[in-house]
Amino acid sequence: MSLEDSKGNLIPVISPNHKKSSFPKHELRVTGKEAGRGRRTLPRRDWPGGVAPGRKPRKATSAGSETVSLVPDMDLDAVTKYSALHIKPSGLILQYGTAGFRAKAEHLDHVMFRMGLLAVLRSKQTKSTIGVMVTASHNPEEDNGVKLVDPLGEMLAASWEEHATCLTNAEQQDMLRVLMDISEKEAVNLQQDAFVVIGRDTRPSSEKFSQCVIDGVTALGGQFHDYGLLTTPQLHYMVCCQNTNGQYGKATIEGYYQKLSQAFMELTKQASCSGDERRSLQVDCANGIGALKLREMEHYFSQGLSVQLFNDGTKGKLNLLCGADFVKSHQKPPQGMEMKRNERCCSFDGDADRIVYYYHDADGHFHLIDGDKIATLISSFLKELLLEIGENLNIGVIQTAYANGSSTRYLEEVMKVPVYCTKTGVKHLHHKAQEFDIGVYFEANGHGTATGDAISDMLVIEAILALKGLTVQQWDALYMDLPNRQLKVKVADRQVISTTDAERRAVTPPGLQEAINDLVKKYRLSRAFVRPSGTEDIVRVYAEADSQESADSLAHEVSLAVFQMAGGTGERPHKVSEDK
Ligand SMILES: CC(=O)N[C@H]1[C@@H](OP(=O)(O)O)O[C@H](CO)[C@@H](O)[C@@H]1O
Ligand SMILES: [Mg+2]
Repeated sequence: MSLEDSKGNLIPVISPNHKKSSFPKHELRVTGKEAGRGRRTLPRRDWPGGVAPGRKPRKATSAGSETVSLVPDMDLDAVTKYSALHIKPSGLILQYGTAGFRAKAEHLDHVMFRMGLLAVLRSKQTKSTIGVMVTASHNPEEDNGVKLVDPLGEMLAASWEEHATCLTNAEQQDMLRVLMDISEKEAVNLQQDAFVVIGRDTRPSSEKFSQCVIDGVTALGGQFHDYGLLTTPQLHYMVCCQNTNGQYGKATIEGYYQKLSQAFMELTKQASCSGDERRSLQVDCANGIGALKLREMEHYFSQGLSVQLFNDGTKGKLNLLCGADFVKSHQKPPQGMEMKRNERCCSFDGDADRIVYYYHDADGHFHLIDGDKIATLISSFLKELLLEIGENLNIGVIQTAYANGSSTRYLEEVMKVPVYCTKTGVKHLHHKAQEFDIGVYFEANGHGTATGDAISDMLVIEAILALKGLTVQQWDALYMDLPNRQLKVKVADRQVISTTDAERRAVTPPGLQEAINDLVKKYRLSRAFVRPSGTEDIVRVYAEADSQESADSLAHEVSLAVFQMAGGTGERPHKVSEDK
């Protein structure tokens, strides 16, 4: 369905009760096969009481009872009717965590619907466009998830994360009450228009789930635009563009490609003056959305960079034995990629908001260049630029506890850049980064920069390497990573572990931190910490030390301590084996 009028002007989708819009004129150009549906409603005969969803119940004109909703301008009948199509399995409890909701797809129908409802309330409250992204990032294909995007393309505000959790967990009969409570608590003006933009990844369940979100938006009378298939950062981009009257860029996929490619071409033009050849890069797309989008985009920047795509979704399964998460956690190349020695390669994750680089050296050894080294490359480059132009802006690098100790030392001691540590999760890094004139933030696993966009990160890295004339080996040689190991431990209730000091020390259960301290003392250059995952039902263990063997055995010993002291379930943690 095209959303262009006959003159090629773009028109926002309007729900049946649309009167006047207080939104800026949106630049919605939907082209190509991927353009999503404009809007979907129940067939007219199914509308509650014959009233279009979102329309206020009419007062009866002749004899008969009046239909009056309990909350002015909230059409409870429509919400009830729609929610009956998206029943919550009783007793199911989910939490809006670091990455929104994530679970097996079969549990998520009602969650998607309710996030559509919540997005409308948030949109009314902020008088802005709100985004809803259907994705479970690097999780297995059978999972799915959803997250809301706030007006400037940022993660949802913390107080609304709580609302999301309450609304999702409300039993079917309580859902309306919880919805009204949120609306009252947040002083939402229900007469305000609402506009929601929706994107989804390539999972088999994602298309159906976008429909559930649309049902939620429609039930509360919101307007929406479904962008169809998008990377997560692209949806963040669209939201930001929509709310800044196009100042940030055009809220179209074309606008996104142009904005990023033009900046890249501009930068690399200067590099080619110094005689560099056209650069090339092998990209593992995790069999996900990144492949579709990079393929569409490559001709925009192909004069400066040629990309060869692997794991493009034509054969393999999403995130299976490939993608940024696999490469980072297994510290080995993805399957399905033909790596030539000394050639730059990178991997995206399933929704393309994460990137890691790597290469095989002349001896065939695998070298991983993770988010820490990406942050180092970008921040050193920016620092040099500032020196060159004599600008005195303050620059800071934000990391999490997972940052390799060598990277922190290098940044602080060699680059003299201040480094800060926050809790895991991009939103925490992002907030801290906002305290600086220039904040560079990356998680070790490759989430980072301003939007956490694998494509824009890839282009900025390629531009810097070209401008500085650096090979991947020279970049890698900035510092040597300390050997490290990450493990997972299953426990009955992971919340028995609480932490402090940006998750670097365990507060509960009692005695656990002391046990970790004793284990750490046995190794050189060592560090270890544990924390409950925000996205999986496990406890994560991290250890680093002067050799891989030491890091492995420290991680194993800490896992055993967690298992014993924090209620481990199933098998006791095994020693780390070669191919872990
Ligand atoms: C150690 C690790 O990689 N943790 C990941 C993971 O969070 P956990 O709370 O650790 O499950 O998923 C988050 C969302 O994608 C990401 O931001 C974070 O870096
Ligand atoms: Mg991701």
